[in-house]
Amino acid sequence: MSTTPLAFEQRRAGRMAIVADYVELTKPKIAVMLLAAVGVSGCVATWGQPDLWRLFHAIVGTALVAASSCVWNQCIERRIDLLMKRTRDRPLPSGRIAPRSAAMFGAALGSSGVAYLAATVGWQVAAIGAVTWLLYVVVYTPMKQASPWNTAVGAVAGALPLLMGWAAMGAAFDLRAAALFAILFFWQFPHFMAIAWIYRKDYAAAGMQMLPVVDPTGIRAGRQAIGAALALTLVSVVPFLNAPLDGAPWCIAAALALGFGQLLLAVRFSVRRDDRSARHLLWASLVYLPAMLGVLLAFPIL
Ligand code: HEM
Ligand SMILES: CC(C)=CCC/C(C)=C/CC/C(C)=C/COP(=O)(O)OP(=O)(O)O
Repeated sequence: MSTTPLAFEQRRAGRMAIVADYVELTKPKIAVMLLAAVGVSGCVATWGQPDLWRLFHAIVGTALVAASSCVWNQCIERRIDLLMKRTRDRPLPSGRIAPRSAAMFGAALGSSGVAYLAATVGWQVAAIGAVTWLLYVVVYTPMKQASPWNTAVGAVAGALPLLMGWAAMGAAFDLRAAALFAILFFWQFPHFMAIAWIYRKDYAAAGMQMLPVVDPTGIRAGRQAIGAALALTLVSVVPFLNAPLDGAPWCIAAALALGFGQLLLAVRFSVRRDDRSARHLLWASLVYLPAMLGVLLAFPIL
């Protein structure tokens, strides 16, 4: 039986669409930013001179474990995601991928990721990866239905991969490692309070206990965004203190400027509590993180 060019093209397009759906399950946009942060963490740990092979292995392994956690998060939430406009067209709620296939895909990614990390950069890094996976999938994901404290738990899961980059370099955990963790931990509150406000109706419809759902005035979300942006600004200078490097004053100035930008937009959101100011805060958070990572990366070179 011969295949017409049209039938061939249709099959190819179908295969591409399936691949795109599996990629979507791994939340690739969040992963890119997270892996950039893991890479920068490895550079900061070694004062800008990482063992590039070890860093490569740490990034690949973290990518696999993080992707697995996102696939399982969506497996667990497939019915809830159907209730929200933002998520109802995802591959699982829309029925384009079967839950069983996704679960198997996630299990394969996760087990190969943990094994890869253990084989290449050591069991400690693999263990942090496994703990982060459990925190995100087993604690955070169900907790979204139970308490607005879920965001704090999600923020620990979001920041822990930095310690994977650090540990992969064989560096001891010190004040600078704690500061990097704290930067990513606090960053997530303005980032997510803005998102939770924008999608508050979606979250309420799905029974998610986000702060703007339990307090629809947005006062508590605004306060949390301000408090975290303030803490973020303070901890962001710590990596540059007590370092015998010429660039320290420039980096401190840049970190403070970026932090004050976040703080200003968090205050504006807290005062106005409207979608426009929330969108500006979300946008600013997505500019802040790569910019701050750039400052951390530039520090040993300046
Ligand atoms: C408590 C922790 C976090 C929560 C609840 C959260 C939630 C979300 C949500 C719901 C979106 C989609 C917004 C939209 O569709 O308009 C988003 C976007 C984004 N997040 Fe987060 N996030 C968290 C932590 C992180 C972390 C740790 C990173 C990476 C370091 C990150 C990076 C991003 C990026 C790059 C986007 C924009 C890409 C997109 O539109 O999908 N987030 N976040
Ligand atoms: C190594 C490893 C396991 C890393 C995991 C890192 C990771 C993906 C952290 C997630 C951060 C986070 C809470 C995202 C929002 O999820 P959400 O479920 O609230 O987002 P959604 O509503 O869009 O699904």
